[in-house]
Amino acid sequence: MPQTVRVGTRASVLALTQTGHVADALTALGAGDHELVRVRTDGDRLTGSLATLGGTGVFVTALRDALLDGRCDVAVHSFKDLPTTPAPGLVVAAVPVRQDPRDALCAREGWTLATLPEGASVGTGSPRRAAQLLAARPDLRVVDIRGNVDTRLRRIEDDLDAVVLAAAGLARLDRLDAVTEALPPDVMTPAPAQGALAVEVRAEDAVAGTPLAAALAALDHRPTHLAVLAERALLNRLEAGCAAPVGAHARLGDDGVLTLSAVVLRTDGTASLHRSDALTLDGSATDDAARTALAAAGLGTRLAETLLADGAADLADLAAGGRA
Ligand SMILES: NCc1[nH]cc(CCC(=O)O)c1CC(=O)O
Repeated sequence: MPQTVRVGTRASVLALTQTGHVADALTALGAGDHELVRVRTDGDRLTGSLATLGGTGVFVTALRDALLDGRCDVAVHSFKDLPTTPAPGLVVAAVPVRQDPRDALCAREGWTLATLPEGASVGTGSPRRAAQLLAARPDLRVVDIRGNVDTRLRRIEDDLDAVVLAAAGLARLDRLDAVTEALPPDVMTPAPAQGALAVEVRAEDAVAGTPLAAALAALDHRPTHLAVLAERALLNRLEAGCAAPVGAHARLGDDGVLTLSAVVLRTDGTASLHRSDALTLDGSATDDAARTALAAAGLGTRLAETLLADGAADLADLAAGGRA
């Protein structure tokens, strides 16, 4: 009889929803029964601006501690909230299929980025989104907001003309009705790993031979995992903090070509560097998971080095927000 798998989650509706999906999938894939264990994080308790919370790890540290203490066996994170520095003793054992990595404009009156009235107010707490909004529409008034998805959407009824949120979060909360435009990645490059989940376990629990390890391996979606590895290797090589105005979007095509596009912006949107690169993952590389993963990460590292050579660090405060 396999033991009940204890799956740790933050208490927010978004976290409960996405963790519930992953837990159900693990059970369906033969991991055994599961129970959800609620873990409170500093990110849920504190209400200051994200930039003042001190590092990228606010939503993550408490869940990782619960894994390491043995209070839970599996933790589900929004991958983009995970620090690029790995936690000793833990591994990301599965990256489920990513649905939509894009950012979504949610505006009054059905407005799109092109049709928002002159000087319209748009809420976002993300310097990456703010810079790209201003690059496309310098007339907009970007307003710093935070809070959960519902709180942010309510601002459209209260005092703002629009907000920008990740489409994936809206989809998981069944709030795609609020979207007036899914922003194309070449206009609004998503955050590295946006829309993807990271399923983290203690390293020994990812080793093949148990029902949980087998279920995690089956849940892992290779094309998503490789794309996210490339996006995050770029972020890591840039030594970027959580508030750095950096976007990255990778995709593995059916032809085995992994393409990565990235942008670094001046915070006010008046200057930006767009670069992209690609890599064919074929032959021996695709047969060997570890080699393929290294190749994908290498693509991200190389593109980051191109961006740095072309002046990314002069354009943006890459360390903004701090690293965990
Ligand atoms: N920044 C917070 C955050 N972290 C993960 C998501 C949901 C989308 C995802 O999984 O990338 C969100 C909300 C948002 O950015 O709109």
